[in-house]
Amino acid sequence: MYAIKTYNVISNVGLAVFPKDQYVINGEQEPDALLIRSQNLHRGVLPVSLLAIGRAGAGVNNIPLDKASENGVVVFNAPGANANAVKELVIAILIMAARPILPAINWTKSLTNGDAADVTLQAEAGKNHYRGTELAGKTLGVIGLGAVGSKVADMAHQMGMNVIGYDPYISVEHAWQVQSDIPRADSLKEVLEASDYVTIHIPYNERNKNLIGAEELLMMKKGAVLLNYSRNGIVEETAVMAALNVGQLDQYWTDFASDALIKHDKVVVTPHLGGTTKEAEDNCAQMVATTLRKYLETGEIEHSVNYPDVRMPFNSPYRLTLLHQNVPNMVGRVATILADLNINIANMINASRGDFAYTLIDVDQMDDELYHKFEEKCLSIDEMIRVRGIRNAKFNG
Ligand SMILES: NC(=O)C1=CN([C@@H]2O[C@H](COP(=O)(O)OP(=O)(O)OC[C@H]3O[C@@H](n4cnc5c(N)ncnc54)[C@H](O)[C@@H]3O)[C@@H](O)[C@H]2O)C=CC1
Ligand SMILES: O=C(O)CCC(=O)C(=O)O
Repeated sequence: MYAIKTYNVISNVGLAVFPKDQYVINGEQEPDALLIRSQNLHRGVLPVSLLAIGRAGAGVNNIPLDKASENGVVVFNAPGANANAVKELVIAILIMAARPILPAINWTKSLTNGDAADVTLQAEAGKNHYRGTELAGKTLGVIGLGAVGSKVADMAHQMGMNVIGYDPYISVEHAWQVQSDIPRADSLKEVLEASDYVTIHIPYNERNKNLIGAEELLMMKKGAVLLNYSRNGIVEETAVMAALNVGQLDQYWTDFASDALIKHDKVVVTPHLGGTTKEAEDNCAQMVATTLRKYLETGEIEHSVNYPDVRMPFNSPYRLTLLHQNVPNMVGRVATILADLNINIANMINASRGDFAYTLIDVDQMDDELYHKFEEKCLSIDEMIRVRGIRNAKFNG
């Protein structure tokens, strides 16, 4: 039985991916895998038993990736699975930033002391206080043109906005998803200077920490609007509040609450709602549960953020999986161990990603004693991190 431990609310559609006769969810056993959303794993220790972490979402800044890689824990996310939900919320926020919909609704609800006709009159008389502007013809700068940013850019473009994108690290796949008539800025400065509205869709990491600070806010048009539906650490909070106080920035909309932000008049905070739709929660949980299950049962890696993606059809009765440092001659050393044990290799694949690498070896014969000898010899190699043997369920019985 495999053991899965969950944190946060994980959709049942995702949990249903794990057959009850093979998986225990939140039982007593030490976990083989964690299935999480925003749970902060930096604070605890990773259990020794842990083989994998599945993040039912896009951002992985809540996971200690270096520690996971060094311990041979493969981390998966669900790329793009909640992008439509974030796009729809961001478009709604853009509209609410241009039109004072929330204060107008609250004011209308406050109309009292009159009969029906009086309320109608008051509403008509007061509506000019809630005059807005239109998005069409205004310029939207989109920082990050990945799964979310490319969708936001396209939708805003369809709504008549002049969209300018900025993403110096864009993948080929996402580059194809952005309409060719959406211009790309060559620098952050260019996109900030050009835009009436700026929306950020990039991961939080060391490089992007405080990407938007006092200097960048000064590059923006006076009275511009900033949206942060990515992560709070990307925008320097004190700098943003200072820019709002002097009118350099007109509004700041963010999905990430903090004590200071929620008290500021010109900041509107939603409670991390970007991916909180039924569809997105189902998509994310299903995608990551499927990749977790595949990894546990076949060793194949898909959508990992710390180890290379590796696929190999599992057509032998037994598979050996090896997570190791990316150093020369690992495959040679493992092949020698197998040869010394008189085990024939039926199929093999090796791939690397940065400092780490992964090798899958299919063999036709294996028993517990032989496997233990193999494992012991492999783990005596300094750069070997984790060795696992998987029986092919198709050959059972
Ligand atoms: N509010 C919410 O509930 C949600 C928030 N997010 C956040 O949004 C982020 C983006 O999500 P996705 O679009 O799905 O990820 P993604 O990985 O598909 O796209 C991120 C894009 O940002 C680009 N990028 C990275 N650093 C950059 C920089 N300094 N300047 C410009 N571009 C840069 C990358 O090249 C990539 O194309 C996530 O990492 C997560 O933090 C994602 C989903 C839900
Ligand atoms: O609702 C969630 O699980 C968080 C979504 C999110 O921030 C992400 O996918 O990066």
